[in-house]
Amino acid sequence: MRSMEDELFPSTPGKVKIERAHTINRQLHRCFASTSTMFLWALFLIALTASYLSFQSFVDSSSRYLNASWGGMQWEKQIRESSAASRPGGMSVLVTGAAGFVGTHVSLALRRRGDGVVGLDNFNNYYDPSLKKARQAMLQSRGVFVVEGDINDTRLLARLFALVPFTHVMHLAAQAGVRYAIENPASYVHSNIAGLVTLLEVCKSADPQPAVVWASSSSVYGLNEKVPFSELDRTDRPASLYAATKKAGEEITHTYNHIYGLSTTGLRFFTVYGPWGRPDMAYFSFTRNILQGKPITVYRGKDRADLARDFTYIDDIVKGCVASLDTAEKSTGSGGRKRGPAQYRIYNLGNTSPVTVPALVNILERHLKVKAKKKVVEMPGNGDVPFTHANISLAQAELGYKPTTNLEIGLKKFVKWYLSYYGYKPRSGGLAA
Ligand SMILES: O=C(O)[C@H]1O[C@H](OP(=O)(O)OP(=O)(O)OC[C@H]2O[C@@H](n3ccc(=O)[nH]c3=O)[C@H](O)[C@@H]2O)[C@H](O)[C@@H](O)[C@H]1O
Repeated sequence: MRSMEDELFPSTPGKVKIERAHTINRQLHRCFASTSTMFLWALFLIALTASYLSFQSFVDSSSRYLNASWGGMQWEKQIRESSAASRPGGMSVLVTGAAGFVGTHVSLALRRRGDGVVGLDNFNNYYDPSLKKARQAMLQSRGVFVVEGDINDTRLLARLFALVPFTHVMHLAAQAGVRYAIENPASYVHSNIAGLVTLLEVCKSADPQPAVVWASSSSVYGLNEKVPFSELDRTDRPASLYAATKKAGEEITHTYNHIYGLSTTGLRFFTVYGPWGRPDMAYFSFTRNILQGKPITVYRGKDRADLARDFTYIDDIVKGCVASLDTAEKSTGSGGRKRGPAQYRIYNLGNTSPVTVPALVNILERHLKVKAKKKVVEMPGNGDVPFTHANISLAQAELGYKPTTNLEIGLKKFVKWYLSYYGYKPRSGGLAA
């Protein structure tokens, strides 16, 4: 049977045989000796681990630096060149979401008239990133450099502002799409809330502070039934998480305007369409399916009522964006401190003439010369609203905004672009890929 002493001084490991009481001091001595050896070993191991970890972090940071999609002398040179205006008094604009649909068109328009433009885009795969890359290539060929990065990356944003004293930020990066919010709610919070705050934090600390113009959405009107939708109508009953994040954006920008003197303008876009558009939107996916002979699903509202949208052509939206930049007053803060009240604006940018979804399909069928296989179903309760209709008198009065392209003409231009971009050739009796 093992005694208590045996328990306290086990024979293994180290084979330290207990020699009872008279040897206890020797044992203790040996014990301390082995403890100090262990201590030395422990120290050695800690030092080894520490040097391994610091070597790893050195390797990590160097490879991050080497593999990073941003950074380096060539990268900085491209940014400086791209941000330089070529007309006297031209703006220097950071366009977020520049490889997106609206971002591409706005960047081109600014560059065309001689403003400096630097784009930023994370090229996520919400829809086919090759379309975003094609837009980027087009921008590059016209002198607009698009940085690959995320608006949540504070270091990147700070670096961009350290390189360029941007006069304006055109913030168009966002998680778009009304119904996708059911599938991936976190992506809306990531881009439309967290990303917005990260960007505004950098803007408010910049010296000089830029004026910010950004994309809100017609969806903020949610369950509003008063038509046409005016900026003074209620926007506290969103029907989708997308709408809720855009509404939150309006409140968040107000906070930065109030505390830090950031000049901000929110633009409520109404279902924007056109060449180089978004493949997730109805007019685009309907076109794809019609051409491929696949069925399209047309949603219908309560009591079999057709859904309707105030579809707005991209060129009209671009004019509204550019006019907003041109009329934006300077921010009043500096280095994070407000010096006085700053401009805060919200505008509807719509077309003021809603068209039903079946009418949209008819126009596409005519332009494509192909009949659609329609499946009409009850609108699923996933965030859609039955109709949108913009009152644009405020934008008209203050921005000179006046849409000029109706859906018939706008879709004709879209279809022309679509057929050429995806390589369809006219053939007798139809089209061929
Ligand atoms: O103004 C906005 O702020 C938003 O506009 C856009 O949203 P929406 O107006 O919902 O456009 P879009 O999806 O093209 O559906 C159009 C119509 O087709 C119907 N629809 C849609 C899909 C389908 O398969 N069938 C169908 O009937 C559908 O029920 C709807 O009635 C942007 O995507 C959004 O990012 C945001 O910017």
